[in-house]
Amino acid sequence: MTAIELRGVTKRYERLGPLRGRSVTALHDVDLTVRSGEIFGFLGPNGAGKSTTIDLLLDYAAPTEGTVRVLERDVATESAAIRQRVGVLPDGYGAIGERTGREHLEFAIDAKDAADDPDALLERVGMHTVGDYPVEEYSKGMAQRLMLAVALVGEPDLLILDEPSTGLDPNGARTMRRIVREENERGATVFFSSHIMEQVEAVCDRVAILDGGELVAVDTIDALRDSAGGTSTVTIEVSSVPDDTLSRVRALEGVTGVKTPPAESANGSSVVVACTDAAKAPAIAAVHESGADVRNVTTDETSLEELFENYTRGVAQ
Ligand SMILES: Nc1ncnc2c1ncn2[C@@H]1O[C@H](COP(=O)(O)OP(=O)(O)OP(=O)(O)O)[C@@H](O)[C@H]1O
Repeated sequence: MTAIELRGVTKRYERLGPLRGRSVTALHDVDLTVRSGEIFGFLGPNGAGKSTTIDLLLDYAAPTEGTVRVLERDVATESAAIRQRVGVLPDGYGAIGERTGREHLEFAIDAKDAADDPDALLERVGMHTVGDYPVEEYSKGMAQRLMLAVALVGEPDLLILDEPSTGLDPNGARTMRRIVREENERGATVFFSSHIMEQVEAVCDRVAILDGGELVAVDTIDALRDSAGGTSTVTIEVSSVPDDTLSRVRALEGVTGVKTPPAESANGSSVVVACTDAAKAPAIAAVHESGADVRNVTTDETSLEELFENYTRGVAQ
């Protein structure tokens, strides 16, 4: 089953203001498949085309070329049926007006013909104490939590979350991660865009990186690390460092740096190796073979933030 399928999707907008008459290509020939049951992270610099993609998934905008399918239905002809099975947390649209948070939820439950208990949903997003307040009194983070509760109405098959952590405090961000996992365990596919790499790294099965309207990477974070020839820092704790240990490690292919930090304690030292992922095991073996007593090994891998930097070029023009 596929949850989302874009084939040959190009989206051009006509420019406004002084650049009227020219167009901007927000997406260029994008092919993307998100499988049912995945937690899928959608990344890219400002202006890369993330919100445009989400607008196409929800039929808020139509592609200039190509086809968009959601839950195996064509968005161009079946968007009403799709919306019944999709939960959306839009970017930057807070709830407005005098209605209370609970009333907003009741409206969403009616619209989806769902059977949810609004109080249970408010509780889930940590809003049970303020459900009776008019939403215009809500802070940014409270409005974001309410919009998440609205997205959860009707146990959707697919959750589309555009920058879900916007405005959330650390507790809210943790609640968000927990809910994403719970929804996924229930069987929902989760597709979310984010600039917060830790969030993405913590919950996503796969990610896509968009840059200037083109997909530049789609894979698991581990596979992106491998294909980027990612470097790791390996810290090998030893009782002492024999004379030739550093030269043995330095001679290995893939090793770009070796050092022993100064001021080690009397009961141990360490060898810190910067190397490719493939050189990790040979480096540990070389330390061992030099006669050092290896006590512990820890590895710091390339972060998603570093990968993102490698794949992208900054704000789209
Ligand atoms: N309605 C519009 N009219 C004209 N150009 C638009 C419109 N919406 C988006 N664009 C342009 O399309 C490109 C992609 O914008 P989009 O909002 O999809 O990026 P994004 O990846 O969501 O960025 P951000 O991370 O800043 O939210 C940008 O160059 C933007 O200026």
